[in-house]
Amino acid sequence: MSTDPKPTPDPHFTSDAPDPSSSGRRLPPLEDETQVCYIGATRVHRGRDEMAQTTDRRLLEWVDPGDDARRSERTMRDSWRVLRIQSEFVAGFDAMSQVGQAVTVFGSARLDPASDEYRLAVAVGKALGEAGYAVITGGGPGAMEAANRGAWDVGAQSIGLNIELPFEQHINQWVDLGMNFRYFFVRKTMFVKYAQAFVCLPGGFGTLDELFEALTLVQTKKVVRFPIVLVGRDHWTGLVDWMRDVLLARKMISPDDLDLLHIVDDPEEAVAIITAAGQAATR
Ligand SMILES: C/C(=C\CNc1ncnc2c1ncn2[C@@H]1O[C@H](COP(=O)(O)O)[C@@H](O)[C@H]1O)CO
Repeated sequence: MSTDPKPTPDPHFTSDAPDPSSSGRRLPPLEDETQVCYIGATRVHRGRDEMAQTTDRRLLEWVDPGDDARRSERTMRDSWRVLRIQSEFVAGFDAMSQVGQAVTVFGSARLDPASDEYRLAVAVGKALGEAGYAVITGGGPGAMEAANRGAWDVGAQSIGLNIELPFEQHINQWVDLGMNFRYFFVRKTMFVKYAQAFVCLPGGFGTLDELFEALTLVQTKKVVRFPIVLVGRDHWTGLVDWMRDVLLARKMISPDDLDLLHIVDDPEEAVAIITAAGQAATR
């Protein structure tokens, strides 16, 4: 490690790529993949101290209202950011424009490939692919990889919309159309815009975030005829019970809102719900 004092960042540098003035030296050869990350579509070699930075984090960074210099620097950077955000939307719309009927599948990034849940996710990808749907996922490991793999196995289009994270992140090998996004909200737009339904496999915070965003969009009629299918009763029943016992009981949701969710165990049942909603929409 260099012991040189850290140079002052160049205030005119407006890119989200690493500030060149902050290193001034070449990093040593790659020791392992944790020194690599993606900034949007670009693969970069970063020092470990830089790895925690992501584009989303820089966008959302709080700046002390008393720090006039940093506030004005941020204003300038944010103005440029808008162009980068715009370009990410353009690239996403271009890449996805040829996608036909598709379903977005969410689920845990942490599934063990030897687990029953991973096998269930493969079966969901296969069943959707056999029914003629392209499968869109977050492009990462676990349930995403498994659903892409199922789609790939049956020759269906397999799409992975990956996100820049503060550690090395690969698009899984079962993706035939892949993109790497800097901004979560741009990527989320693609998940909804190009799908006719969502399937949520067992998952944690990321999956819950995606589920609740979808629910809010359907509840507020921002998207219509958009089934949301929760696969895995064991995993989801407790959550839906809580919605009924707490949210509905306290009148924070209406009875119809619970009908927006379908809980199943069987991938074929999930596909039947999605296909039926598609047929109703074309009548
Ligand atoms: C934590 C691990 C990998 C993280 N990699 C991810 N790659 C792509 N998308 C991801 C990743 N992690 C979360 N997501 C998104 O959230 C959902 C899963 O989150 P959960 O908290 O695991 O339920 C998923 O649908 C993605 O869209 C392991 O090495």
